[in-house]
Amino acid sequence: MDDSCQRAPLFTFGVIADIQYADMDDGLNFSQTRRRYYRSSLELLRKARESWSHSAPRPKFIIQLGDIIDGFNKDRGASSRAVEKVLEEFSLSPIEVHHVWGNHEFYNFTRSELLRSKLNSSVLADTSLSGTRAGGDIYAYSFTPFPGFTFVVLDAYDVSLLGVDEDSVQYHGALNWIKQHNNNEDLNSPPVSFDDLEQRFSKFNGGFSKAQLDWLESVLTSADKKREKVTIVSHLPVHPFSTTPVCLAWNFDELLSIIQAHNCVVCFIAGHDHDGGYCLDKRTGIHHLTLEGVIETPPDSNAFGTVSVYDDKMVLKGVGRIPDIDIFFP
Ligand SMILES: Nc1ncnc2c1ncn2[C@@H]1O[C@H](COP(=O)(O)OP(=O)(O)O)[C@@H](O)[C@H]1O
Repeated sequence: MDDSCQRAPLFTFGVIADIQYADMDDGLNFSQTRRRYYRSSLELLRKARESWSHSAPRPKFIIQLGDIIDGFNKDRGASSRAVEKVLEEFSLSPIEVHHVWGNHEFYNFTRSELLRSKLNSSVLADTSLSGTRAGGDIYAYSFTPFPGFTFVVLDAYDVSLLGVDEDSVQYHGALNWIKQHNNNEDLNSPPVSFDDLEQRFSKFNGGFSKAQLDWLESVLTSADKKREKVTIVSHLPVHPFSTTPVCLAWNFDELLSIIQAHNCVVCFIAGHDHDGGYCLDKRTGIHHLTLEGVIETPPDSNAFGTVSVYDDKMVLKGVGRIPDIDIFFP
């Protein structure tokens, strides 16, 4: 019997992905197959924020899974204004927000600008029970909002062509990597290969550096020892069955082998693929959720969710395009 109606959750948290706000008329995605509701996305966030503010219990925090504003803001000189508008909406509720960075953050700002901005929520690691940061320019951190439950925010563009100087060592390292897989003149155009997974090597994706993977390994080793449950969040998905291959992180396989080796990991939550996706990794029992994007959600629907955490499971209650999912712990 489902007893979640009778049991109070230990705590709850909100999730929302790919708001991609811009003060402009609706448009279409690159392949002209999906409508993008640039202005309406802020209105859908307002409805999500109101729902979270009025819910009991109120979520302890919200995870914003990246692409908070659209790249079109850059050409219009509207990047800072657009971020301010979205953050103002979030700030009308007292719930703290953990911001993940996606490709559209880097279309609007450089990495160093982002590190100095309000979109850098790694300061919240310090106020958590035992938060840690990956360090350097890597935007990855962990926080423990409740004893026994750790959350890890990953930086899926730690190795990428986006947000870094084209003269930098980082840029050339990423260029070398992508060019081993993508011969197209326009690196935003995914490579055509008999192996569908190769499509991930496009400029709008990125990867995790060795330093970040080593840091993640140490966080998970410590969580294993403390018998904690770990939820990892990232803009890019890492399980091929949870998304279309064109949206995967460049080294999704390395990330997967790390999390598969640690009993503490229960769930991986991503955005980027606006159609969403879900799979249960049967070998490990880890749930991989890719959340439907707000930007491609019609104004009369929505795309956000609230996750209730119990000692043996988490329950995602989705609104609009996001389905309900029971996340039983492995
Ligand atoms: N198949 C493609 N070929 C060439 N450029 C592409 C392709 N798909 C996307 N792009 C470009 O890559 C960038 C990111 O694509 P976009 O659809 O905005 O990403 P997202 O899904 O994160 O919103 C845009 O500049 C877009 O024009």
